[in-house]
Amino acid sequence: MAEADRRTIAEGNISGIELMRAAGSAITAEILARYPCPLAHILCGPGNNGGDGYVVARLLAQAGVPVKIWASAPPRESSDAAIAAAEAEAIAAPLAELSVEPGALVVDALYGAGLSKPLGSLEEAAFAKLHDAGAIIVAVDLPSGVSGDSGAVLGAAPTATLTVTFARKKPAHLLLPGKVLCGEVVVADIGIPDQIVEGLNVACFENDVRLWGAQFPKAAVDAHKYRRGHVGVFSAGPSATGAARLSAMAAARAGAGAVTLLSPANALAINAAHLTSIILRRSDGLPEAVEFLEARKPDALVYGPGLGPHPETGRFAVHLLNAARGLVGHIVLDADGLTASAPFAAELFAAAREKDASSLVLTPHEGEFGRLFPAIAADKSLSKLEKSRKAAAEANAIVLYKGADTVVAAPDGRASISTNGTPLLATAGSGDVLSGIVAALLAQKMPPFEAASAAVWLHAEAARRFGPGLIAEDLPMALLPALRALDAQLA
Ligand SMILES: NC(=O)C1=CN([C@@H]2O[C@H](COP(=O)(O)OP(=O)(O)OC[C@H]3O[C@@H](n4cnc5c(N)ncnc54)[C@H](OP(=O)(O)O)[C@@H]3O)[C@@H](O)[C@H]2O)[C@@H](O)CC1
Ligand SMILES: Nc1ncnc2c1ncn2[C@@H]1O[C@H](COP(=O)(O)OP(=O)(O)O)[C@@H](O)[C@H]1O
Ligand SMILES: [K+]
Repeated sequence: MAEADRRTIAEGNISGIELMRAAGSAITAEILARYPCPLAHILCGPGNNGGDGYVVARLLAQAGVPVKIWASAPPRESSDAAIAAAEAEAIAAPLAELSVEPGALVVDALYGAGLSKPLGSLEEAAFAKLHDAGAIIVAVDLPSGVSGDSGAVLGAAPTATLTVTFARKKPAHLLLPGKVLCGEVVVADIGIPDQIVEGLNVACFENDVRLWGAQFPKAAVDAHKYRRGHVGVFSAGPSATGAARLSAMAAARAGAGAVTLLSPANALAINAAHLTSIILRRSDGLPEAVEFLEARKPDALVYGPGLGPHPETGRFAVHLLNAARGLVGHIVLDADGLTASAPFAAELFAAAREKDASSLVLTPHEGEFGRLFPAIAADKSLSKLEKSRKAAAEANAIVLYKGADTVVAAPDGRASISTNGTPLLATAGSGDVLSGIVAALLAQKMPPFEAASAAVWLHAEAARRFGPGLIAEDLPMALLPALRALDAQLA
């Protein structure tokens, strides 16, 4: 944003103080439209974030709202913020003396994009007073103390009701804990031209239909079941077959023309008892699996759900990746397939780099991520976004790092952050469903980064549309209204 800001000003589109006035005006409009304001408290820092606060103070006063300004430091000399403060014609009181009435409306314009160190006791004490007063907090750009790049809290940060940011969302608006601290996020247009933002070649996106809609599969008129995409899912033995069936059902509902469940002989009966349209095939070890790959050349495989975190599961994953070379387009490694591969990570990642290797999609939750990428996971300086990108580069794989703020990262640095997640998905087996959706989209020739991102979106959309009471068994069927809505949107 700093660069977008600089280019906008350099190209003579609009000056710095005009951008600041536009920012202040957008925030003021949101406040006046939403909240009754008998009085507003504006907390101002020394930089441009504070400058936006002084503009809000002036405009609210013009609208007849009494304002009190509390400053952590005076505006930097001869800055745009100093101009905005002079235009506000108001005396600021020291932040240390902050006092607000219960339920007060407070504008947090202490620090934004320029946060350069952790907040200290001054700000922490102020936030505690706001919390105790039950204040309605409107954050300018970000709740002060939240790092825009990572969503992490440096020292302290308030919980805002509303955050008004400019031009585009930043990672902190979507990554935890920032996502929660921001409250509702409104993106205001302050006159930064779209071409300037596009010219920055930003590689991080909100995960929504705009990102991958154009590549979402449509079945060709002359398609047949195998041409629509064939997914193979590996089942565990008799005590843990459900996970693979969830994945298989989801793959079928997500548009794979054919889904084969590869089952050990001793689990064939139980799988058969639960399956109708899914093809069942015996597969008791690598030779039988390879026979299937050679005979059917499936477009995508899911390996991991329910398989158990034994070393054999991990060794099999490496063998499978090697055996699949040239035969299978894509492999989704999930659940125990990830955990068990940890001791063989170097071999696995090397296999993913071989010529003609199947493209690999890894779908870890936080625990699995930590096992497969221990050094990256332990690096506290990295955000979830950066961790996902590093892992994708190391593994030469798409990394779909799950959670309430799911990140999908590609080895080339592209990343998407989920925006439609819902805690309804926090139910056993929902991850197995997700791996099936990813595989189905891959099998239908959607490019891997887009397929993984679209799967995350559809999975959450299905859960939202189904609503409370959702369990993993419901999810494959719940994809239908989500798919129908997507279809209408893409038409
Ligand atoms: N992008 C855009 O298009 C537009 C952006 N705009 C606005 O500009 C904001 C960015 O402004 P900014 O760069 O001046 O940084 P900002 O957040 O005010 O902080 C810098 C000051 O705070 C200080 N400081 C930092 N951390 C501190 C701490 N923990 N404890 C104490 N002090 C600390 C820091 O001190 P220093 O690091 O110099 O020691 C410096 O003095 C952006 O968020 C948006 O609101 C709009 O005006 C319109 C267009
Ligand atoms: N609080 C939450 N908000 C949004 N999504 C969530 C939340 N908790 C879990 N999820 C999603 O639910 C799924 C759970 O997957 P996983 O942990 O692998 O479950 P399982 O192993 O039981 O299938 C993931 O897609 C994850 O992103
Ligand atoms: K702020």
